[in-house]
Amino acid sequence: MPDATPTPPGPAEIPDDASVITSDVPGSFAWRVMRERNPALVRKVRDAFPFSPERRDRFAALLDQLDVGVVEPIGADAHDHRSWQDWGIARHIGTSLLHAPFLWAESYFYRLLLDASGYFGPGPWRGVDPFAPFKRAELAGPETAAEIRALDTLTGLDPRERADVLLRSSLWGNRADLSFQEGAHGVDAEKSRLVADATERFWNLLDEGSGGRVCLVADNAGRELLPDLVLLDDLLATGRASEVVLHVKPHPYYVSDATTADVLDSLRHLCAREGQAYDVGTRLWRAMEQGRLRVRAHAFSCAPLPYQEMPEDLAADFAAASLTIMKGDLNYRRLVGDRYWAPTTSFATATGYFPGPVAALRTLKSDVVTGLDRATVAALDESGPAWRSSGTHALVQLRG
Ligand SMILES: O=P(O)(O)OC[C@H]1O[C@](O)(CO)[C@@H](O)[C@@H]1O
Repeated sequence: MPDATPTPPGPAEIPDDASVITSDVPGSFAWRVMRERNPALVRKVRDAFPFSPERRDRFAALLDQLDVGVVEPIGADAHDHRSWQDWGIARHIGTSLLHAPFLWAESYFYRLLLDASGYFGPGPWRGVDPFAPFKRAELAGPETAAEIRALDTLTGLDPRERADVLLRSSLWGNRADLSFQEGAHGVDAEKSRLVADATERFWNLLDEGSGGRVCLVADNAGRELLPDLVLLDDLLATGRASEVVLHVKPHPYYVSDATTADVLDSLRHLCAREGQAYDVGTRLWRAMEQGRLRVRAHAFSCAPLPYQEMPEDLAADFAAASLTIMKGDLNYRRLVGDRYWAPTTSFATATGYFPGPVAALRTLKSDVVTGLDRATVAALDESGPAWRSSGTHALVQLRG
């Protein structure tokens, strides 16, 4: 019998011509997400609620669709029919999900999953976040509690040291297993895992442009959003920003992506604690009331497209900011384009279209990366392909 286990492509097999990533290479990262991870997620959501027999039939139908893997139209009466037309569904209908761009296919999958759960429907499940049990468990978990307590240990640090810790907490919060607890020492300890580090230029840019608007395009709720909020509070408190805009998803997405409801849960969570957490929470609550912290949930935040194709109103929002901070892996893929870039491709070139200064804070969880120097890539490749997608490495990049 031939071995049925596909071999993931090694570094030498990853094409160098910046082709768009699709999921049709057996064993590749994208293939595993579409063929293994996503069906498992459907079952996990199905089993997390006492769904009715009719709903369970919808999940079974979704599992069948994923197995066959063909893109089907989104009904003409669906609230987002028009959006998906604009986002190019016509090009993919009737073809294999695996042949569509990975970025497009994953987003389409989440849309189908939400629909199967009843999130968009007229029935009783309308608006019920199918990922809420997982998000709640994380927010109430002991690691989150420990991180929040660790905030109180930062009061003795000088302002720049504190700012660095908050930046790193927001960065590693994307991996959701390292955060404030690393304290000032952690900043040094994890330097080796940073494959690109524009921290110095990040602070210089904000110091020079003091008092402007900073946009933060959020990624995950819970243990990532909490340090994001603390960072935004610090930007406001230090005058590095006079106004901050937090972009979240208009509906649940990619399991733990933050929505407005998650922002409110996090704020309430902070306000219900003591010490620094309470101070941060109440300051941000007031900042929201005063319009110095604004939350936006633009439809394009859940679009299956790169930011290069963003609509004008969103581009205008980013253009008005002294800095836009893109959090996480998915936003990185959308920022530079979900392609097999040579890792030495310039980050500035890949983001040249972006309408203003932009920073990426991201742990590496997929095949996409730009802006690395040759020596770094050679050293990383020595260790095998896992550095690209295992979340053990991170980057801070900036195009000023
Ligand atoms: O939460 P993040 O950092 O955006 O990571 C999400 C990542 O997870 C995946 O959906 C699956 O691993 C990637 O495709 C995606 O980039």
